[in-house]
Amino acid sequence: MGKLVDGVWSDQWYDTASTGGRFLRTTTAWRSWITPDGAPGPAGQRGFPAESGRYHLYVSYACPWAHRTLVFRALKRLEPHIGVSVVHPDMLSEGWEFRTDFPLATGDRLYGLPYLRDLYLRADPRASGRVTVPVLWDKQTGTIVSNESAEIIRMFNSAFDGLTGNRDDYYPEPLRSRIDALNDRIYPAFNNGVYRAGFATSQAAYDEAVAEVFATLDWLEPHLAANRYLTGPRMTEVDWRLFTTAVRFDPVYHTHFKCNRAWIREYPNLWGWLRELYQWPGIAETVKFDHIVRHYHYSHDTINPYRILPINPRIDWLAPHGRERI
Ligand SMILES: N[C@@H](CCC(=O)N[C@@H](CS)C(=O)NCC(=O)O)C(=O)O
Repeated sequence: MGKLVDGVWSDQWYDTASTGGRFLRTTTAWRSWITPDGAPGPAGQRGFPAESGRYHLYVSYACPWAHRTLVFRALKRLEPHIGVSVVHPDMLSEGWEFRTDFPLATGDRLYGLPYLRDLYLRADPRASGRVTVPVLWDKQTGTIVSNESAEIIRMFNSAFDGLTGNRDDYYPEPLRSRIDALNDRIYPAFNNGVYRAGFATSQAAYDEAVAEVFATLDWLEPHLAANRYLTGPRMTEVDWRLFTTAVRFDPVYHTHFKCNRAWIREYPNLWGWLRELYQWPGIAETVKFDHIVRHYHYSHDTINPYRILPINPRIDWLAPHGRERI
């Protein structure tokens, strides 16, 4: 794994030495927006118009952030309008690669490039920073619209409604402040918390992160006993943002990232909520456990240097969830 420095690839792992063993996620560089008519984004960002067939999504099936964008592409029926390329699950010294020697790894469907970094360099030959998925690409101007999943799902939620006729709203006006508050709580402690636990290189950093992971689950369990979804009776964006981390928890984070005080399956309400989302129409097709298990165990030399894939628990994702009773 590495990053670009002024257009040149440099193979380096995350620096935790300067932060007492703590993993700090860097902020995302490409932040334009797709809007119905190309008007600027909500904070004045450069706007791109919603058009069928113009944009392409680069994802890894392993990555929880990229997974959010696949979920919203499915929920909002954007499949006929936005194509997808899937990287190989192994992220090694060259970063994400477009190798196709793994089931459902598609290669770069647009340009046949070997590495994801080459796409970043196509957008900016002097690009600097981490080369991450997801990437939302504009074929017309040959550039990256956004590589920030939290913002890509907001665009998908509404920008293409005029084209698809799908007006389902996962960020409805009356619930926005509640959704924002839940995201602000769940993202650092849980979505990023599992990474902070897994990538910690000091006991103190790990202890701090893993405590926040389980404090979040301990708070969510009674909350989901009283509420079918996180904000109440209506499923919203915050459910889906929690989902992509929760679905990886028992198969990977529990063991590989040492988040092993409990399994999600030991929390009856959370586990029922998770199965309901997994069973939601179109969603199971976005979850590829072979990519997930392979990526984490192959790509993190510092955690699993021999690249041994564990046997993994048997999980019945299709068991009835029983959430209708709430
Ligand atoms: N802020 C980004 C984070 C994306 C991200 O960190 N993706 C990981 C994969 S799970 C990645 O590509 N990492 C490569 C790297 O850090 O070099 C988002 O949510 O879209």
